Amino acid sequence: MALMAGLRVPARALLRSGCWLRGAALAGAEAAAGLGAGVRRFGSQRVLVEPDPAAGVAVVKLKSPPVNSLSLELLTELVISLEKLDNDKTFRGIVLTSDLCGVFSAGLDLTELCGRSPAHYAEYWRALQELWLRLYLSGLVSVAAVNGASPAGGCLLCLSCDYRVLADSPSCVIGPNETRLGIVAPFWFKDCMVNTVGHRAAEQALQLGTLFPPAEALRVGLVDQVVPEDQVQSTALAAMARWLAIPDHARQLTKSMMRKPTADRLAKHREADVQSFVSFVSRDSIQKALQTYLEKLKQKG
Ligand SMILES: CCCCC/C=C\CCCC/C=C/C(=O)SCCNC(=O)CCNC(=O)[C@H](O)C(C)(C)COP(=O)(O)OP(=O)(O)OC[C@H]1O[C@@H](n2cnc3c(N)ncnc32)[C@H](O)[C@@H]1OP(=O)(O)O
Repeated sequence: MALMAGLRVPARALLRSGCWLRGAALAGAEAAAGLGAGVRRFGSQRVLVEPDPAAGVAVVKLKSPPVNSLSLELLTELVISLEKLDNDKTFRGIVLTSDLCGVFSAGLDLTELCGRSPAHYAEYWRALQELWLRLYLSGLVSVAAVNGASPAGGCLLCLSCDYRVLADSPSCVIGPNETRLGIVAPFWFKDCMVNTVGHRAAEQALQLGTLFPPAEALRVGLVDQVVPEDQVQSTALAAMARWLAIPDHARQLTKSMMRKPTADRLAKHREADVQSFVSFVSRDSIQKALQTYLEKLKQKG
């Protein structure tokens, strides 16, 4: 651990901030990359939005160190950014990626699921539902540029996009590892898996809590392309161009036809789903399992 301004900052987070420094250096080259003069980045503390109005595309970067775990704050900020982009006619597509090195998203923030009140669990779960419904049904083309590990809730974020490009690195594992923590993916995560990889592959991956390395993720269809790490974003933007070649109204109606029945299963039973989560996560046995897992993670660090 390093001490900075009285805050305990993990050394790994400082290392990862090397990515941000690189990002800052790259900012000067934004014009060349398509961010012209007068085009401003926006967003919030944990979500950076890099707009390219000429292309109608915004790159949305998660930047909640050390591992982009989905805290209540990150969920809320992401929903707000997506809502803003969805409602702005300038934009037709988003690329969702991570501003951190080596991690796309560590999934649900386990500190939100441990030792909190039932009211907190309910608020947290509603925020997760909100994010999933918004991203899954967004009229924007969504391409996930998965430049790091993406377990469980991180995988759900990727599956909610229209297209996935994964970095070809052994650390870039992706998949539904919930059962390994002793917890269960919600039915809407299961539905997303089934819709993407088919029933048999989803059943195996969900039961075994499989984290797929890149080549395997491509083989089962969990991701659409695997490319060298430094080509993830450019490949995502090239894929975006192909999707944007299709007229929005036709693509959006088709997307809705494909996805609405799945989303409606949750939309019609949101409160029951919240109560089911709260009662599950409040069990002593689940609290113990989550605490043990978190402690192991911390010891590993
Ligand atoms: C029947 C009714 C059903 C209702 C539903 C019931 C249950 C709901 C379950 C819902 C589904 C759950 C989905 C989830 O997303 S659960 C979270 C799963 N995520 C993981 O297992 C990932 C754990 N993390 C890792 O594997 C690694 O951290 C990594 C992402 C591969 C990155 O590795 P590395 O770069 O080596 O970083 P560290 O492991 O050293 O971690 C750095 C610090 O970050 C803390 N950390 C990591 N992950 C999380 C997390 N998910 N939440 C909170 N904190 C996390 C880690 O402890 C380190 O902290 P430290 O610096 O203080 O030591």
